[in-house]
Amino acid sequence: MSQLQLNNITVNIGETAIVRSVSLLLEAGEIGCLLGPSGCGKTTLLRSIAGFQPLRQGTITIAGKVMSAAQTLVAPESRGIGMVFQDVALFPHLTVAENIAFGMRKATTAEKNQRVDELLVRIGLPGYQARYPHELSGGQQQRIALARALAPRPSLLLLDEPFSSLDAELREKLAVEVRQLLKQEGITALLVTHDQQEAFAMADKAGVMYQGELLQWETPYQLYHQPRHQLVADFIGHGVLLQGVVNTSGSLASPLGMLEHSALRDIVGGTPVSFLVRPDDIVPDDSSRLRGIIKARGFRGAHNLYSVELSPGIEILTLSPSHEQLQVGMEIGLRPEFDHLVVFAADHCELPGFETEPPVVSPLPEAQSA
Ligand SMILES: Nc1ncnc2c1ncn2[C@@H]1O[C@H](COP(=O)(O)OP(=O)(O)OP(=O)(O)O)[C@@H](O)[C@H]1O
Repeated sequence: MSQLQLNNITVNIGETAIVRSVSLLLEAGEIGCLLGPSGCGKTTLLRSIAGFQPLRQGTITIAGKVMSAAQTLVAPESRGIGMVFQDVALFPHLTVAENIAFGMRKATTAEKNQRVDELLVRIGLPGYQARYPHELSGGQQQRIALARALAPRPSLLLLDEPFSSLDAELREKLAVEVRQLLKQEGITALLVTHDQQEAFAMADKAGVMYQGELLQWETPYQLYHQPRHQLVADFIGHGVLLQGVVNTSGSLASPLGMLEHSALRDIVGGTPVSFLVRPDDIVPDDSSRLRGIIKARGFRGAHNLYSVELSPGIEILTLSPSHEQLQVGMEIGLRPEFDHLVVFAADHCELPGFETEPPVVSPLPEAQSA
């Protein structure tokens, strides 16, 4: 049974539809992440699941019970939901143990003590029962806030940018820890974040929202490798979209050369398309006839990310181990090495059938004159 199901929900604030026809599903124990640009409606969606926003249309079902519908709004405190928000609001005058046990209203003292002890071990802070919030670091406070939300064993946990006030290193570490904790506890959770690395580290399912719509809801791997909408391709990971035109024989004339792929034969000749080129699809190779000028270099730890201009206005990205120092301004050779091809039509939606097979790329004479 699914633990959270949104069925075609629309949420209005005033006359404006802030969330539009969103459907998504989380199975029991799954972790979902919502990504998307600022103002796209992520928090509003979370607030409607929590019961703070009524629906204009659709239904929200949690653990098999309809919690929100056009004429139904179960109160937030009756939904069995735990919540963790960006600004940790631990009660300053309560100890760590009292903070964690706060929501366990019906439990006995012995049950509370046992649950507090168990959660403190799980979050790596055993022995912290008697401390006060001001004696804790930001990361420790965030862990306690999480333990407090988990203590009553909610049927769903909602997290809104819970780590955004922490530095990047701690954020990544916590994301991995929190995933382990949620899995141990068997909790179904939905997280809103700006940070793709965090989403990828935590999520079983992830989605990108844009202007109130959920464009895709699949695994992080599918969002990255099989984006079904041009905006998802743009938003997730690094990459560029190159333009090309499919010719009558089903090949794609592009700035990289001529791309051949069996699925291109289904497209009418003359159709303009765009296709996704990730940095890992392009390998520096001095023997290649495809040439470009390095315009920028970014340090990414093990790799450098280079922006390379093929011809005026057309740049692609490539990676190279960071000990190989290629200089800005250098001309280098590039070899396309696609694992699969993601092509979008003019309506920005993916054309099907490109995911499984790599295209064959042969150079175009005009692509060499960069
Ligand atoms: N109470 C409100 N009254 C009017 N408009 C609102 C209200 N709350 C949110 N909005 C609008 O709804 C849209 C979505 O806001 P929301 O906070 O859901 O976005 P978000 O994706 O969570 O953004 P962020 O990532 O910046 O937190 C925004 O355009 C915002 O201005």
